[in-house]
This record gives sequence, structure tokens and C-alpha cells, in this order.
Amino acid sequence: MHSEDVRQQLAQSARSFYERGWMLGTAGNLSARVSDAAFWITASGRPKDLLTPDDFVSVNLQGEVLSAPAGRKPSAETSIHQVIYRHVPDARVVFHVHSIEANLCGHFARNGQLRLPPLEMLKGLGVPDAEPEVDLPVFTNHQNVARIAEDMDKALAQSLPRVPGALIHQHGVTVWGQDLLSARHHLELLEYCFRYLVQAKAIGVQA
Ligand SMILES: CSC[C@@H](O)[C@@H](O)C(=O)COP(=O)(O)O
Ligand SMILES: [Zn+2]
Repeated sequence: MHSEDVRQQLAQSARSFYERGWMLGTAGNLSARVSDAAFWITASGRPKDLLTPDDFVSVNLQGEVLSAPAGRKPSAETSIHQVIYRHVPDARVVFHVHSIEANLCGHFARNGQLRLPPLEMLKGLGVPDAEPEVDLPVFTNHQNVARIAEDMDKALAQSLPRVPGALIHQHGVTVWGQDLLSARHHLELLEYCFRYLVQAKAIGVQA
């Protein structure tokens, strides 16, 4: 795929996530791996409903900038994307957004894990079990992003989560996929689980 097309598709994804309230006030960052060695990532601090190809920076898997439009720096959370690309060979796209439900669900976590509701929707996250018992990892939101990336690096080196995503407490959710469409589906499915958990709690249903 032509690299400008990738950036345009990421910009389109960002616009749609912005419209759903997941990327307000410049929150979140999106990336796509274009080769074994490099990925495009959103530039830091840009409005996610108005991205153009000039709002993307090319970095290598060590986080070094390969090319950047004038005045643009890579996302402050680039190190988290690097960790995912390093540990998940199939990941070609990483989406990180800040939804209200993701942040509320962080409070339901126990011992750094959020139990996902046993819904049919989990099949779309790669869990075909009849009675799934699946946890999503929840990481501490250190103000130094490198520390979040270190924690994720250690966790992913031990084992990959059963579902392609993770929460950062009081911060947001990060998902990955083998292409733009699968990453979007993973995000939509996890967000569905988060909404379900929040609403179940509100009406007193045991999720
Ligand atoms: C609205 S501030 C959010 C940031 O601190 C950060 O968490 C974020 O997701 C966006 O950072 P960015 O550097 O623009 O990629
Ligand atoms: Zn963030």
C-alpha cells in the first residue's frame, strides 16, 4: 500500500474515533507498520479529527525518527507502539484511544486484570470458548511514558494477552490488529465490552 494511503486511512480512522468521543482534545495515537523496520505514527498533540498526511512521523522499531514533516514530533506514546510491534509479530496496526468507558472499567480491575464479560462478541477478539473466562491486562499509568512501556515490555515478554489489547488505568485502551480493519474491530469489540460492563454495574446486573 502506498504510504500516503496508509496515512490517509489512519487519518480517516482517527476522525471516526474522534466522532465517537474516543479521541477528544488531541487524545490518543494511531500507527501502522509499513515494513519490518518502520511504522507511521500520529504526530504529538494534533487534533485527531483534522489529521492530514503531514501529521504523521515515520519511526523505526527503536523509536528513532526516520522522517518528520516540519514542526512535527512523534506521539509522546510512541514507545508503547514500539513494544507492541516488537512482541506481536502479526501486529501491523496499533490504535490507542481514551474513552470514558475504558477509564471507568479500569476501576473494576482486580490484580491488574479486567475480567471481560462472557459475551458472544468475544469471538471477534479470538476467543471461541463457550464459557469464556478472559482477562484484559491493566497497566499503571506512570507519568513517565517510558515506564508504562517498560511494564508492557516485561508483561508481553512473558506472554501475550488472549485478546489483542490492554488498558492503561485512568488513561485509555490500546489495541492491535493485522490490518486497519481488524484493529478497528478489536477496538469496537473491546469498547462494546466496556460499555456493557459499565451499564451492567449501573443496573446491578452481575456481568
Ligand atoms: C489529551 S492529552 C493525552 C496525551 O497525554 C496522551 O495520553 C495521548 O494519548 C496523546 O498524546 P500524543 O503525544 O498526541 O500522541
Ligand atoms: Zn494516551
